[in-house]
Amino acid sequence: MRIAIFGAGSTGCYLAGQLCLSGFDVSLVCRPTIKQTILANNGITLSDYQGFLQTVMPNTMITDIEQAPTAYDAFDVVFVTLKCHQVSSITNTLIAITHSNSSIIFMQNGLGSFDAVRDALSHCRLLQGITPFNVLQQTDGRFHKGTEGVFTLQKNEHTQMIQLAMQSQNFGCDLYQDMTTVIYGKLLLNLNNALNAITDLPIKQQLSLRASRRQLAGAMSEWLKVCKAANITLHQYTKVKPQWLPVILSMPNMVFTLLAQQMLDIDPQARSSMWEDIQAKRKTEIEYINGAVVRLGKQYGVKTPINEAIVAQIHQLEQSV
Ligand SMILES: NC(=O)C1=CN([C@@H]2O[C@H](COP(=O)(O)OP(=O)(O)OC[C@H]3O[C@@H](n4cnc5c(N)ncnc54)[C@H](OP(=O)(O)O)[C@@H]3O)[C@@H](O)[C@H]2O)C=CC1
Ligand SMILES: CC(C)(CO)C(=O)C(=O)O
Repeated sequence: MRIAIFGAGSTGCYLAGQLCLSGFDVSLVCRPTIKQTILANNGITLSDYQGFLQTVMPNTMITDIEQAPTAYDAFDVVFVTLKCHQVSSITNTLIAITHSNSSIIFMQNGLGSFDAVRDALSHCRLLQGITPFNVLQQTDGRFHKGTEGVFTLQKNEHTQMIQLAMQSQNFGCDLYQDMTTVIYGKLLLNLNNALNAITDLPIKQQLSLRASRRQLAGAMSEWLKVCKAANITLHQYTKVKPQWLPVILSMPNMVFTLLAQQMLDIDPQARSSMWEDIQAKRKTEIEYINGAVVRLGKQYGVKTPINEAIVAQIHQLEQSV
């Protein structure tokens, strides 16, 4: 099974590392800077908050696929690990590098990027996936997993093979037939991405501030109301049910700290991917995350003033940095 990781950055390199260590033939489609970093460090180094540390070299690193996509043999599985707003620009290349039995697996947070390309790619099998944990790219070619969780993929024959191989290396991999609850449930957690970028603090430190937690609780309550109106159940990622998160986040610091320790294991350095985007002066995914809450709120008649304000604040930050 030939696998490509299209847009290998933070999550893509982490996924590539786990797939290589699980015995797959993996090609990275990446920027020249990522290729140079990996070569200079003799491979992709994976590390995590529990002390895992391993280095592996991918089979191939491709930096020119969009210039001559047909020069490459078709891939059986392509994981797309680009940011949401980058996905639609690669549809023609995806058609050129896949066959009718290929699976293309879209790993984006938020809502909207998959819907934008699904009709154009009906020649093969389209799946969705989620990275439930945080990955930060370090300067030494290391990709650090800062929170708990395992790659979560839509189920078909390809992902079943991937799950078996990943489990044999103790990486874990969850499969679901229907990804709606998984993706909508992840969006609830991603409502913190923007607030984390705004406060400019590690997630753990940010969540120790009650004012920031209250904002997050407000943003989450709006999404929970929208999902209730849309009749969508949310996947549970933490030890408590999604409906309880705003209540727990609103509690005084001492109570919250006690509960949080039992809810989610998190590295003191972990930051959101939107914080990384703002720091790197890149466009953010705000329109696909808090912006999606606002859009669906309008559709279902639910007011979303807190998410609207967060969207505006991030757009301001995007312009000012
Ligand atoms: N980082 C994290 O911790 C998590 C991220 N996610 C989600 O996963 C998705 C991917 O995020 P993340 O891994 O952080 O993204 P990154 O920006 O780290 O990775 C994407 C990479 O693809 C490159 N790229 C863009 N366009 C092309 C192209 N046409 N050809 C080749 N390479 C290209 C980007 O380069 P350039 O920078 O030049 O654009 C970048 O290096 C997002 O939806 C994100 O929200 C989910 C959970 C955790
Ligand atoms: C894992 C999590 C929620 C961490 O912030 C994330 O998805 C991101 O950073 O994009």
